[in-house]
Amino acid sequence: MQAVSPSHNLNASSIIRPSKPRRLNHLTRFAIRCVYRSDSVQFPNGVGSSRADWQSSCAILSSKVFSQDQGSGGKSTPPSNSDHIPAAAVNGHKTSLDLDLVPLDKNNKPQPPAQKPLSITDLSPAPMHGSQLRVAYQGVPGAYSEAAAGKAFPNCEAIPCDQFEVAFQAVELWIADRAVLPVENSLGGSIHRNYDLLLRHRLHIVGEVQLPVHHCLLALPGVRKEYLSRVISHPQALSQCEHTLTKLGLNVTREAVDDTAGAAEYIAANNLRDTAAIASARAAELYGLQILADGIQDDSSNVTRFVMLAREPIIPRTDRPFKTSIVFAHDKGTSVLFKVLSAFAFRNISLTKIESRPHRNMPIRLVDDANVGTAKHFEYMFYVDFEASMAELRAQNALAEVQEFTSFLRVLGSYPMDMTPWCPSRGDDQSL
Ligand SMILES: O=C(O)C(=O)C[C@]1(C(=O)O)C=C[C@@H](O)C=C1
Repeated sequence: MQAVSPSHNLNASSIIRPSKPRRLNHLTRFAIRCVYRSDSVQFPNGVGSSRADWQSSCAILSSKVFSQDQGSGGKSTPPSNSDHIPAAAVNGHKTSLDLDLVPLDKNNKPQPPAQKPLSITDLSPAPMHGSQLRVAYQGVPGAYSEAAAGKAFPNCEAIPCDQFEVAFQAVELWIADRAVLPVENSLGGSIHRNYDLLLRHRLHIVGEVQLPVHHCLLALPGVRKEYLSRVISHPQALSQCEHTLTKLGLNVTREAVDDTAGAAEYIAANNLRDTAAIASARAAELYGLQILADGIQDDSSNVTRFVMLAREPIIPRTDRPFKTSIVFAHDKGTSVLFKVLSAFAFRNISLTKIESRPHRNMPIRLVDDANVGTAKHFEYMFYVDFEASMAELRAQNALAEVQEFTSFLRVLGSYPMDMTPWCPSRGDDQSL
């Protein structure tokens, strides 16, 4: 992976040594906001093998989601005038409005990019605009997500974003070609925000990458552990090092910040001698910090799973192990979950992950029983990953059956599994 070029450095006064690309942020977000709508279509009996078949199948499975959109309540909300910012360079890229990447309607409002005509190059793994794939990630250079982007797409141009949601929007609005975002960690568990965003946005999972995460305790040169009164980092990193921090005997408060490398950057920028960051060795190098303790994650096999997101799905295949991710909801009582899972079990399809999130549009179901009163059941969105390709008949049949039990079903993606050999030591990824 290549660093973002110095011409992207919009913060020349920064005392941070490396070129510091400006992150995509919320202001930018307003300018690039858009909402998609897909029309209602029927579920097919099977999924064909051509790209067109597969794309239309994805659209079909996705079609019910809009009315259930967790974020917008199913309503399209065009950006108001106050949402617009003047055309500006964002992280070295002009905003979509300036570049006219998003077509404008007669009132000068951005049209959903779904209406933009696609060319064949848009659908291929190669970038449409030049040689380097632009990959959005959350954080600043030195973040684990940046390393994951480089692992997923070697030689890419990694584009830092200040929020997960901004990374989604960067891809939707053609500022980036792909996004790489964490979804779960072996110690800290699921990154729920990204599950919610997967549902709210219309990107497709086109791959996964697992990154061993090796944390260091970083401070300004000359600072000793005894001087510390505070440790700052991403909440996931704090939770992944919880026990080790206690064992180190530090008398510190723990504070959450946006990302691990951002914590290191903050300490350097503000010359904080009482504060340490949990971040990567690469962050120490980038921001001129020393490593006070190395490998402070509570388990040496600490690993984070990231998903690769794109505007278009990839064609599922059967010549290598594939995984498929779906999300569904049901409105017919708790036994439905059992039936859904059976659809996979009967076909010998292994589930690798199940996650539930509150059903924001319908959080509670009331069940009245004259004898005992009213029970209040929580309603959920269920996310399931299973080990099969959508090109396999058994997976297509399983989903056809699942659809019978569910009120909503969407395929988030069918993509190659990360089969790289497992190596928990830090030697696995020299960039950390
Ligand atoms: O803060 C970072 O460096 C990130 O890339 C984010 C993140 C996360 O969200 O889980 C990624 C990997 C690690 O698990 C810790 C933090």
